[in-house]
Amino acid sequence: MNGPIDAPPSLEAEALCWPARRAPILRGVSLAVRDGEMLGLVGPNGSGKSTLLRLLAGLLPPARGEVRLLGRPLRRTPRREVARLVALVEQQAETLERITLRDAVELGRTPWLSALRPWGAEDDGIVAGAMAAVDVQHLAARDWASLSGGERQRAHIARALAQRPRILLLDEPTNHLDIHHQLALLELVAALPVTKVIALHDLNQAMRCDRLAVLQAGRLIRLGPPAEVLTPELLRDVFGVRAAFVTDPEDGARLLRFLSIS
Ligand SMILES: Nc1ncnc2c1ncn2[C@@H]1O[C@H](COP(=O)(O)OP(=O)(O)OP(=O)(O)O)[C@@H](O)[C@H]1O
Repeated sequence: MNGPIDAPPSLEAEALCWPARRAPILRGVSLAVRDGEMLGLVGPNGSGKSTLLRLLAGLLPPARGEVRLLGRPLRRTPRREVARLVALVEQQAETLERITLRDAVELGRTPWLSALRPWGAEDDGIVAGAMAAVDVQHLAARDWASLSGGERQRAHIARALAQRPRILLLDEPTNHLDIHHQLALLELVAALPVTKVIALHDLNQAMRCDRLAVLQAGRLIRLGPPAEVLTPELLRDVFGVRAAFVTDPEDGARLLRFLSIS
């Protein structure tokens, strides 16, 4: 879903740098995420996708550059407001011991609660809806420690949905999921009326995004519609694979077929 062309960007990165002892992890990344779009982040292992998501979520302060949230510098936006606007589902999310799956999902409501606005029936409904959206409602009473990797991943996504953010940042959300739940999750995320930034390794899944940003060694090297970005030349130069597009005779969809490493 593309936002109106003249809508202000939901989230902007300007010349973001993040250092590490050996080599910089992000080197001057600038991009503007359009209101309502699904922006895919792709790139080889270690290219900086997770680090960029953490900077965009405000979990890491940039060494140089700036993140702007709805036009305002993130570093000057109160944490509680950031928590209401932005949800991040990380790749290796923390393990929460001795709580149930429902408890974990309920944490998503925290930014909205206060002494004047205690937990209520509306929150129960939002949590139930979030669990149903990722098919974990039948596991609500289960201890976190007893859940499988894919069930935990879906529960983390339910927690983010319960947060009701305007911007959803997802780091390889289909990791650990079986193919049914991968497709269900991508469909769910694509249909959400919020701005999405999603790091993905599966480039055929990435084709579903409105635009793709390609990171290579900490630099943003391409940004645009998937069909324009994922060319055989780029796949060779950035990912080191030979690939060709094939067309599904059933519906005319274009799919990437990986031929060999180059
Ligand atoms: N705190 C840190 N200190 C030093 N190096 C780090 C730190 N965090 C990340 N790195 C390194 O920075 C690089 C980028 O990491 P990042 O996790 O952002 O990449 P990624 O594109 O998400 O990778 P992947 O596809 O493997 O998940 C990697 O080489 C990683 O080892």
